[in-house]
Order: sequence, then C-alpha cells, then structure tokens
Amino acid sequence: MTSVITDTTKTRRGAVSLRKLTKDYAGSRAVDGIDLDIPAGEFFTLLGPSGCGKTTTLMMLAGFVEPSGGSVVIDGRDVAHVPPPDRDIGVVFQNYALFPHLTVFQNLAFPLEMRRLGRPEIARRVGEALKLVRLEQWADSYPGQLSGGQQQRVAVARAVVFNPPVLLMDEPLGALDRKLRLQLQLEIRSLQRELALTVVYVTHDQDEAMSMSDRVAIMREGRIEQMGTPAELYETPVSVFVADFLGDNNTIPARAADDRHVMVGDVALRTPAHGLARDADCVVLIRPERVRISDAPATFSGVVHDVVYLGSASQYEIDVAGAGRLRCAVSHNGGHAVWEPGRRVGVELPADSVHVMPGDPTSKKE
Ligand SMILES: Nc1ncnc2c1ncn2[C@@H]1O[C@H](COP(=O)(O)OP(=O)(O)OP(=O)(O)O)[C@@H](O)[C@H]1O
Repeated sequence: MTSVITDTTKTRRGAVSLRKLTKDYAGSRAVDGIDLDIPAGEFFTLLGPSGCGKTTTLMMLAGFVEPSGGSVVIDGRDVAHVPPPDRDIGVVFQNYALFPHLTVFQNLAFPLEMRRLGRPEIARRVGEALKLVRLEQWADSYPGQLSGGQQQRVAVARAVVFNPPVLLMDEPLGALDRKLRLQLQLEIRSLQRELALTVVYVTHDQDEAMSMSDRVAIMREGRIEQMGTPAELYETPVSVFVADFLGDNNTIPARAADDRHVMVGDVALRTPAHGLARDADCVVLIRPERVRISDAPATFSGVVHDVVYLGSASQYEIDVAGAGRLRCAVSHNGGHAVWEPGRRVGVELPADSVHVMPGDPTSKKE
C-alpha cells in the first residue's frame, strides 16, 4: 500500500515567502520588515538571541499573530490574514501542547476529525504517522504515560498527520536533555527529508541550527542580519555580531593601513582587501582554530597564558603584543606539542582566515 503522506508531498508544495513582514507592539517594533524566500523542501532556521523576533516571525507565519504590515505567501497565496487552520501548516512548540485527556491515537486523530475525514482514513493516517515516529505501540497510552522525548515525537506526528507542506517548529527540543536533543535532531531531519517538508525552525542554539539546517537566518532586533548556509555564515560573517553568534571567535582591535594591510599594534597584518578608509578603526576577526602557533619566529610574538586540554584539541590563551589575549585551538592529530604557560611562541593570523570589518568589538552573543 502506498503512503498518503509521502505520495502527495512529491508535488513539492511548501514554498514560503515573507515580504516586508512587520509587527509592532505598543510602540516597539518586534519584527522589522523581513523579506525571505524559502523554497519548498528546505530546512530553514531562524537563529538569534532572546527577544530578536524569531517567535513573532514564526507566529505570523502560523497565523497566531496578526502582522502589522507585509505579507506571508505560501505557494503563491497570500495568507497573512487567513486563520491558522486554513493555512495548511503544522506547528510544534517547545511544550508539547498535547491534549492530556486524549490518548496518543486520539491526539493524532484530532486534526483529521477537524478536517472531517472518515474513520477508516483517520485510522490509516494516524497509523502511518505513528510509524514515522516509531510509536505504534503507544497508540492507546495517554501523554502523561510517555517520556518527554516520546511526547515531543507525538507532537511532531500530530503536526504532520494531515499532510501539511510546511512544518513550523519553535524551540521543539528546548525542554529535553542534551543526548535526547541530539537524537531527536537526527529524527526530525530524516522525517523532514522523507516527507519533503519545508521546515521553518526557531532556535537560539547555534549548534542545533548549524547541524540541522540547509540555510540559517541570523536575526537581530527584528531584522535579518545575515542569511546563508551554515558554512557561509561561519566562514564569511558580515558582522561581528554574526561571527560572535556562530562559534568562538577572536576579535582584535585594529586600524586600516592600505588596501592590503591593517595595523595590529605596531604590526602590519596582511589581509584581503577591505575597502576601509586609511586610519579607520576596524576589527580583525579570526576563529581560534585558524590561529597558528609554533616555536619559530612569526608575524606576532606571544606568551602562553593558559592551556586547557579538551581531548581532541588543546585550547590556548596567548598574550600577543598589540593584539591582546587570543584563543587558539590546536587539534591533536596523533601526538601534540604542549606549550606550557609562560612559554614564548610565534603566532600567525593567516590572511585567508581573517575577516576585517568596521564594527563594535564589544558586541557579544547573549
Ligand atoms: N505579545 C507581546 N506583547 C508585547 N511585546 C511582545 C509580545 N510578544 C513579543 N513581544 C516583544 O517582541 C520582541 C520579540 O519577541 P520574540 O518572542 O519574537 O523574540 P524571540 O527571538 O523569539 O525571543 P526568545 O528566544 O526569548 O523566545 C521582544 O522584545 C518581546 O518583548
């Protein structure tokens, strides 16, 4: 027997577009004119610090929050003012939101009854959805009899049981412990691929965003600061905010010299062209794993302040003249050299690993 759920998704429904989407709350702007195109079948994540407008954006997509302006278009249809049940969108929240007095089967049947499907069809679809999340044997249990992870799998099954092309998820794994979270990340990703769903996912956890998403939008104060694949965001951040939000980062105050150099203290550091005015204040960004240290003389000279053994790598803190205290991660490929605190080392900041930008070096992720 062919699956109703997988059959109909082959048509690739689920393209989502937001145009100048805005939400004002009593004089303050929570979402500030967001433009976004998410192709059908993409796993797209809104990532950002608390209060940046992720949930408000998602709720406008779902229809639970009325936009102050702009449009929400799904497969060419503007749904900005269409009630939630008529949008054909599945939603999963952090706090499962299952009906405690209904069995797992009845929870899943609910959205199908709302859509007035017949009993045999409901039984078939609920069976398929439970199979997808491997909970067939729990059909007659109540949510309170299930673990947190199982309850969230029921919530996911309930959100896809009526075969929506778009699934919205707001911090769905936030209440679970780390091990379970990693397992459910994999399960959600494989379910998304199997059903060819468009997923719009909200999280403030950068690792979760990086490991699950095709593309990520980093939000800041109601706007999208940068959008791209996880690798694009990590490798070529457009701002200190993005670089700080995704992964660890050294932020070094500098001054523009010419098109190919910036001054870090007294040292002229070669960098890619950056187009800053001569003598302009700027910052040099470099990831800890890109900082090179050695016993040989190098562009910079530093003294090891501290070293932490992390198993696969050692993390050094090095006081570098003119650059301040830098973090440097040295991975252990087989053996590894250990530089003790107090040891003088040569430090290189390779030109292909640094980003130079105007910016506020005090900007830190929350
Ligand atoms: N119902 C509301 N009434 C007034 N202000 C609101 C309301 N909902 C959200 N806000 C405000 O809008 C801004 C964005 O909130 P939102 O919940 O979308 O952020 P978020 O990025 O999802 O944060 P978090 O990760 O903490 O959930 C915040 O300043 C918040 O205080």
